[in-house]
Amino acid sequence: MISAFDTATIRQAEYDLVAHAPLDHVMKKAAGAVAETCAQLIAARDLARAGRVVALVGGGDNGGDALYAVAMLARSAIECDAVILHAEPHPRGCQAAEDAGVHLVRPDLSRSPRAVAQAVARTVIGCDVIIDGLVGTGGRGALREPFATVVTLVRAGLADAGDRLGRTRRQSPQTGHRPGTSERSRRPLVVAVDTPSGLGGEDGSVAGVHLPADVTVTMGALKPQAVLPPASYSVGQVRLCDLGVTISTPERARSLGAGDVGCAWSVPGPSDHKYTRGVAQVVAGSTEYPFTGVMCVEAAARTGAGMVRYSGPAEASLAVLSRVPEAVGAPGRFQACLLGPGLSERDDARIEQAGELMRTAHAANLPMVLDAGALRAWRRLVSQLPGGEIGPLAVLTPHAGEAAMLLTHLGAGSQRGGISRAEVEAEPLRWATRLTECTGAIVVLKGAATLIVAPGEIPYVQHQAPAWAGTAGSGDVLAGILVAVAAAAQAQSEQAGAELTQADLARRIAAGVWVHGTAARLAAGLRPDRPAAVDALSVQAEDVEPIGAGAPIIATDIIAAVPQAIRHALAAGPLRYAG
Ligand SMILES: NC(=O)C1=CN([C@@H]2O[C@H](COP(=O)(O)OP(=O)(O)OC[C@H]3O[C@@H](n4cnc5c(N)ncnc54)[C@H](O)[C@@H]3O)[C@@H](O)[C@H]2O)[C@@H](O)CC1
Ligand SMILES: Nc1ncnc2c1ncn2[C@@H]1O[C@H](COP(=O)(O)OP(=O)(O)O)[C@@H](O)[C@H]1O
Ligand SMILES: [K+]
Repeated sequence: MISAFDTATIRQAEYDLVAHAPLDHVMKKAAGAVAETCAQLIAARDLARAGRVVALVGGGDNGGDALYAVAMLARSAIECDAVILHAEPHPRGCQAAEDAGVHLVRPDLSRSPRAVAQAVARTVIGCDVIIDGLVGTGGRGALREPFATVVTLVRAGLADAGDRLGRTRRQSPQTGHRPGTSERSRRPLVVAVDTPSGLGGEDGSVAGVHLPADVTVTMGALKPQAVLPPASYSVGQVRLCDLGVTISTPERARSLGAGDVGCAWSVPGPSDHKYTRGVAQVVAGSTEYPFTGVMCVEAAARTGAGMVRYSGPAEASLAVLSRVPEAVGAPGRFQACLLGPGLSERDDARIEQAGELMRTAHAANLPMVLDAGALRAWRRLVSQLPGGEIGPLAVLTPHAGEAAMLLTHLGAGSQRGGISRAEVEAEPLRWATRLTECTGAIVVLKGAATLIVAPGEIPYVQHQAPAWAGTAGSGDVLAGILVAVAAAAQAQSEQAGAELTQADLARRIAAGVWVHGTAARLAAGLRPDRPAAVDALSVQAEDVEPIGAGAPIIATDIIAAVPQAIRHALAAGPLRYAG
């Protein structure tokens, strides 16, 4: 499990640590992790020269970390510049850098932000690594000048460098020259100290310009922006420098890893059979989208449901049964249901069928997954339930657009009207939490990073899926996986004679989201693990996954890889005991 904590909590813990340590001892440890990362990244470039690093230095301890880091790198014969962008940089860090032979660049800070930024841009040209030590956990609000302009110009330069390299490669196929690793990575890499400068929102929101990193070396513990979207989309690979701080307050967010999923997963034993493993009932497809059910049913079956029952349009039943002959068309007992994929509001017969199953599930307190069409038909479906309450074992799986629609419908926005998709994308945790509060349900807000939020629980955030997973039908596959997970959870509770709790269901749903993302990784040709954070001192440069790694996939590829993803989780999980 990876945990992220509020910045203020981490700062307090670090403060206590620093107060009992020799002067700058903790800072040097942090700087050591930054320097180690830079040295690794340069070594991986396979250069004929020693490599060059430029540190962007602000006025606080974040800049101090960067200065000590370049001092260490310069002592190992790497060429280093430090651009001092504050009138009062960390004095001992500056001295250490100067003593080690770092070239200190001091732009005239009384000049315009653009002039300062151009001085920075000139220094950065041709370097291998940029260390971002402008602002860390002491940052407040959006970046001020000249940092904002510096960051804007550096970003533009990095994007241009990437483009130029791409053009060079495209224009010279006749030479037969294949670019090696060093040429591919000619763009300078950005290593953020503690956090990319400009990212500081405790809920993952982003205010203003910031400098996205290839690697973030974070100190003590993960800050919210390391895991919460959209900020987490700019941190690159997160390396944690363990300073030895202990934090006892609850986390701001959690991410399950393979081992946690292995623990949460229901595995059949000798006394199990199809009914004790969980029967999933799927209502999917309509006259408009007849074949959606195929993907949901197959995904549920491959996830390990003991049985999958299917109801949908007559023309789809044949398609479902020819793809998954194991599916059962007859109605009967079930432990969890999935309502909504491919469901059209115009298909009254199907909505009626979904409503009936919803009432059955609700009366028996069974989990139900509501996706797509069931979210659009919220009013019609939920108004039929006693008290108009969906219940704690409901799992809503909207993408940002559907979440916006539902929030608007529930009147959760401000007085000026509805919520837009863009607003949800800008503050996904805020709006997923709001949706959970309005409905009492578990909300799975889908995106590159998917949030799993239940009322009063610490949110889960799972960011396994590569962007290739954003393909038509991928959400149907997820819905199928989740109904199988929910059915297994319910079946297991029934066996134990206990009630399935919302917290337990939320954790298992997060495990299902992990499986979906990991299956997408495997389908795209990536290795299964994309850990939310790694140990700064034990990871290798090759472990940095470049943006765009992998290959296109279709939703059915994800289904095919589900068993392999589960196998990976179980192998990382506990050795189970038969007693
Ligand atoms: N406090 C500690 O015990 C430790 C701190 N460490 C490092 O120190 C950092 C925190 O240091 P500080 O508390 O000095 O804070 P920072 O260095 O993060 O930020 C403070 C500086 O940034 C400026 N600033 C704040 N908001 C700004 C904005 N929006 N635009 C432009 N400038 C802005 C301030 O005027 C000040 O100069 C951590 O992120 C980490 O890198 C590490 O060395 C580990 C130990
Ligand atoms: N950029 C992305 N990176 C990773 N996963 C993504 C990305 N975009 C979408 N996804 C995932 O793909 C799935 C898409 O679901 P959805 O939008 O319901 O699509 P559909 O209705 O076509 O099935 C979700 O699980 C979502 O988390
Ligand atoms: K920084």
